Amino acid sequence: MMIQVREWLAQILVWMPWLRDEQGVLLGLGAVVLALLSLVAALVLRRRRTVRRRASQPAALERETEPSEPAVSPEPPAPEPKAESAPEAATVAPSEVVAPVAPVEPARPKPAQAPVEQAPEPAPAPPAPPAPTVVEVPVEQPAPRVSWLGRVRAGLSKTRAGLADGLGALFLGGKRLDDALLEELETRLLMADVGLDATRRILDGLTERLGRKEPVTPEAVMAALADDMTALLAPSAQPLDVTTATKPFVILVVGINGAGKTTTIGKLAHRFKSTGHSVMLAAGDTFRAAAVEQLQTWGARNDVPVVAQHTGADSASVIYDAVAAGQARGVDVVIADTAGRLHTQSNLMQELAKIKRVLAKLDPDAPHEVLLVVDGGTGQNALNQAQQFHQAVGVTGVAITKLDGTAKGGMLFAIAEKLGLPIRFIGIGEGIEDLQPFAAGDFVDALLGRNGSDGQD
Ligand SMILES: Nc1nc2c(ncn2[C@@H]2O[C@H](COP(=O)(O)OP(=O)(O)OP(=O)(O)O)[C@@H](O)[C@H]2O)c(=O)[nH]1
Repeated sequence: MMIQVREWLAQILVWMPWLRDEQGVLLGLGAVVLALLSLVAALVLRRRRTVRRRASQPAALERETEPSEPAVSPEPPAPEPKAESAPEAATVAPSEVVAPVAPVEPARPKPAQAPVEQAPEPAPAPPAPPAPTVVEVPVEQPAPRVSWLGRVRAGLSKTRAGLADGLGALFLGGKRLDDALLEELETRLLMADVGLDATRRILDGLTERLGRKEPVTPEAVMAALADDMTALLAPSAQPLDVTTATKPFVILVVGINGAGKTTTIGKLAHRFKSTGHSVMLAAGDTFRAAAVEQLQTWGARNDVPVVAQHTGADSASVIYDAVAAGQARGVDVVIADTAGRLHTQSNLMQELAKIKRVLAKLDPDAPHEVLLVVDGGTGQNALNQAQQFHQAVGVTGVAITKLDGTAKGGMLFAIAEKLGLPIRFIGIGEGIEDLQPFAAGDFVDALLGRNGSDGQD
């Protein structure tokens, strides 16, 4: 160690030879002291300048210091709301579809509980969609009932268009029920095939109620018209009651070709089944080749048995077999189809009389209903048919079909006025549910477009 120190000193003396005498040493020390003093002075001056600058610019300094703080604390309040709303959503989502709304509001009240870990909770939002609208099935339920009335109204729209559209406007401005207005009304009623006699009855009733001297309002005219029309139809609105002491209740369905017999039977089967009755069908139209298949199709649609034989078989025999089978099985209602025929074909009308005779052997009261099906589009002709069929086989009820496709729906008034036969059903379409028990008030309201009867609910 000593040797090393000696070597360093020797080395220094080699680099600085002037240190070998006393004067040189003093000079060297003086230089070192001078250098140190200058260094100290420089530091003091620098310090003073710094202090002066700070004193003159405090605001700037503050601004300079601020930004450093946020960088340290990563602002916890921001994540808080998310952390809170997330758990809420998680509880709502499983039960309700409405989840998207819930998370937003509760975010405010409680602040600091949940830490940032909760943030990755976007997961609860997706579970909401799966449950969605399936629950809305029940909403469909009321719709058919409501739209059924709408369909009746819509079905009568063609007749209503000619009969009642714009009728109220004729009486605007306090007019009296004068000849011109009565004539206009008469024309409309006749065009709708209400028939001459029924039209007279309706107009007589109207003038009697309202008088011809006092001004009338459209509302009063429509109300009086509705009352008279309903009064004319009401006696014919007799619903078919299929309860009997001995089962089955037998319905013999008759009418001209293409009136809608087979279709009406299909709709009736549906209606009776849906009211809890057991039903059996008899394919008594053995004349038309496709008639048996057509009835079997309706039987399959309604899931009811159909008794049938080959084309050309004896109609009375088929219907007899069906009623016998119905008795054996305790069926509630047997509905028998028959071939279409014109009321002028007396031999075919005799066939219907034979069917009645044969059935009486099984049940003296059978058939319990001879239901005449008439095509509403045939207007006043339907009246002739009804009269002829009634004379030949004793019709006990009428079903009027295809009212949806005609402007001659007024023929019901003629049938009611002339025959006084019960009108059991009206058909307003080809669908299985497009058959409605006849109700006088509803029918008239639908015809006149009253009580919202404009085809829309
Ligand atoms: N638009 C409409 N069509 C109907 C209605 N009822 C029946 N029809 C149609 O009228 C046509 C004839 O109906 P069918 O039931 O075959 O008549 P049918 O009296 O049995 O005929 P035949 O066996 O030939 O005597 C078919 O196209 C039915 O879909 C109804 O209320 N409205």
